[in-house]
Amino acid sequence: MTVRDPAAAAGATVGDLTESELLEAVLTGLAPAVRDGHWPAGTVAPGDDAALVPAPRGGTLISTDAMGEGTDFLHRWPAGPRTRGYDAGWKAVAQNLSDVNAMGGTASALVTALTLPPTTPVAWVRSFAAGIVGAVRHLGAPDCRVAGGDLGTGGRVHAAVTVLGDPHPGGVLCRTPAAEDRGRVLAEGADLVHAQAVLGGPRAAAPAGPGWAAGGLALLLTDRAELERRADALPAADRPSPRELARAVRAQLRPRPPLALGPAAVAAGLLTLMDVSDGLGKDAHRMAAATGGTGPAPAPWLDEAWLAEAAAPLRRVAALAGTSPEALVTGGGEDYGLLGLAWPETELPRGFTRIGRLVPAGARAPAGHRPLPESGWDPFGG
Ligand SMILES: Nc1ncnc2c1ncn2[C@@H]1O[C@H](COP(=O)(O)OP(=O)(O)OP(=O)(O)O)[C@@H](O)[C@H]1O
Ligand SMILES: Cc1ncc(C[n+]2csc(CCOP(=O)(O)O)c2C)c(N)n1
Ligand SMILES: [Mg+2]
Repeated sequence: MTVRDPAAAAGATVGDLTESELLEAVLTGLAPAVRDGHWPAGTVAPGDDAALVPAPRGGTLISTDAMGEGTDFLHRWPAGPRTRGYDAGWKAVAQNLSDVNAMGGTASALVTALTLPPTTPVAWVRSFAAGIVGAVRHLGAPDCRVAGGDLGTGGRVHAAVTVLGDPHPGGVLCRTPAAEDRGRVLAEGADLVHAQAVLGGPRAAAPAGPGWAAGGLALLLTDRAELERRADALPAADRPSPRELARAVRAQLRPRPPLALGPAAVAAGLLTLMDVSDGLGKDAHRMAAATGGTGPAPAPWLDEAWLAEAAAPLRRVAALAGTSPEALVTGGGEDYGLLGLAWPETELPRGFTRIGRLVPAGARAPAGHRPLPESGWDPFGG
């Protein structure tokens, strides 16, 4: 079948279109973001060999993160739900906006390289473009221009997004404290702080804490019949409600990095910052190792009371997923919250919570805390 009018291509797949027709379908989907992208005189919008975006003096943040069918999402999950084009576009963008946020910056532009099997429905690609626009708008990245991308074909869907960002005028926050703070951190330790979704966001944005995306993943990867068997075997009080199930699945499919809080962390004087993509434990140990440098690494300890509070609402989701809520909180990835260090006397921005301590190597254990295990996601398994 040859479709020469992409607008009439209901039911068409990528293999039915020419590259320029597919590009037109993508650009039509992206039009709202391109239109809203503030392309002042002297800039170049998508459509040329490269886009030209404005940049402040003092550097440009740049990060890239790819998402592949089979390893990062499934079109149809064993539990039944689908990752629709919109979800994939949203998540590919969200995890990149999250990395700029984790430096304390503000995203200024992004490009998307899409690999599509010829059997991909054109409707899926349009929906993907809408998901990009949705994430940029609803996560709160109004200055992020969708500056272009690339289309190619291959065996599986693969989306590589590259994002540029402007640093906060107060500087960037790395995984290691600035030189002038590092000595005190290594001698005295510092508070471990965390921020999840911004409170008071859009209606649908119930804040999901650490572990919810991993809970959603565990459920999505379980066969529907098996989930039903497990639910039947659980006492009624231990069965997750439909609302809890939806919250976990949504946390996995549509993560909501708290984009206002990276810049707020710079303004408040936090010492370090990173986003939690692989798990609280794994990422906290990365920050500890970066802080320790070539010397002995300080150790992250978790406040027992905070852990109990974060784990409690996950109890029934964890029971159905066949794991413990504490394991989800400490080892679950893809929540895209922020993890950082702060002095005990620092007043944290609204949305950040003190969740533990980074303890100098060899120092006494803080009361009411437990060691944070180095648990989390490793795509290579090793
Ligand atoms: N292929 C590569 N070439 C050069 N540098 C890389 C490559 N892959 C990763 N890095 C760098 O290694 C560091 C860690 O990479 P990683 O993808 O784990 O980023 P992250 O921010 O920790 O994770 P996430 O993207 O999930 O937030 C980053 O600074 C990244 O730029
Ligand atoms: C089908 C399927 N299998 C496994 C996972 C879990 N997963 C994929 S990437 C990642 C961490 C962040 O990645 P990165 O560090 O590359 O940004 C996690 C926890 C998934 N989402 N879908
Ligand atoms: Mg990161």
